[in-house]
Amino acid sequence: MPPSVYSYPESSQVAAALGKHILSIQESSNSSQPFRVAVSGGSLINALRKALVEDSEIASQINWSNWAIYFSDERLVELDHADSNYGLLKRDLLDHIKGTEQPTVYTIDSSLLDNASAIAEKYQEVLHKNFNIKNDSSIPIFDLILLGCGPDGHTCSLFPGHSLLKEESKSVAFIEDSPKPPPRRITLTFPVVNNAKNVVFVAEGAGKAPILKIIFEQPEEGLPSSIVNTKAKGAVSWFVNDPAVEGVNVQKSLL
Ligand SMILES: O=C(O)[C@H](O)[C@@H](O)[C@H](O)[C@H](O)COP(=O)(O)O
Repeated sequence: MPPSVYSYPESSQVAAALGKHILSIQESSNSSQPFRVAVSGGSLINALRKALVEDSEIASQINWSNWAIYFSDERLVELDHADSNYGLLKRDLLDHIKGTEQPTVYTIDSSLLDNASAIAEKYQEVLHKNFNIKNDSSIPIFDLILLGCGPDGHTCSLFPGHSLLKEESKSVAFIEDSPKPPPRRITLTFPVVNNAKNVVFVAEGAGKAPILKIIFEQPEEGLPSSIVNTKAKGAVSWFVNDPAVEGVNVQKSLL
């Protein structure tokens, strides 16, 4: 299935559509088990706050206590460090949720910060336990993976040309030479991202247009975001503002 692209003039409209889309995925998921979501860092978190917390109609229908939130990628720093994706999620989203309901959030084990490999292994262990995966050849199936897209076409901490793009067996991998600082991170791998029921990208601003042009028009370049567009088994949707797809040959969908 080709990706759906939802594009709007204003950022507020992007957030409104994003909220509706996420709500419909929550509603159609099996409510007898946790709603399993992975989030990235970057501007995505602000968009999520606007979509899921500040929009009161959507906010009243988000069943936070059933949400299990994992990280699509996380930087190997203390959880209260300015670079932590968990820290960003907490400051810019979790702390704004009204009422007492909170999601369960699975952070990295920061007692292992010196050992990137051990952190990734531990995160994978938690993931596999929670997804009831008994043998390591099975791959977790997220209900929803929420992603950003970097100016080089990276997504998660899967960077163009990096050997991690070829990872086929692990669900979680570590990287110590990320071209985007900080260099030490963990990331979900393509087998997991491409196995999700739904993948949603959020990309806004004219600065994204040149890379979105390559992602959508030259998938043969093999940029990480193109790999998701072409290989994901589930539904892939992009929520963008018009400047981000200015001059990009994409079929726009309406929501
Ligand atoms: O840990 C990270 O560095 C982020 O998760 C990163 O992968 C981000 O999602 C993209 O760089 C897009 O970021 P923007 O949406 O802020 O451009």
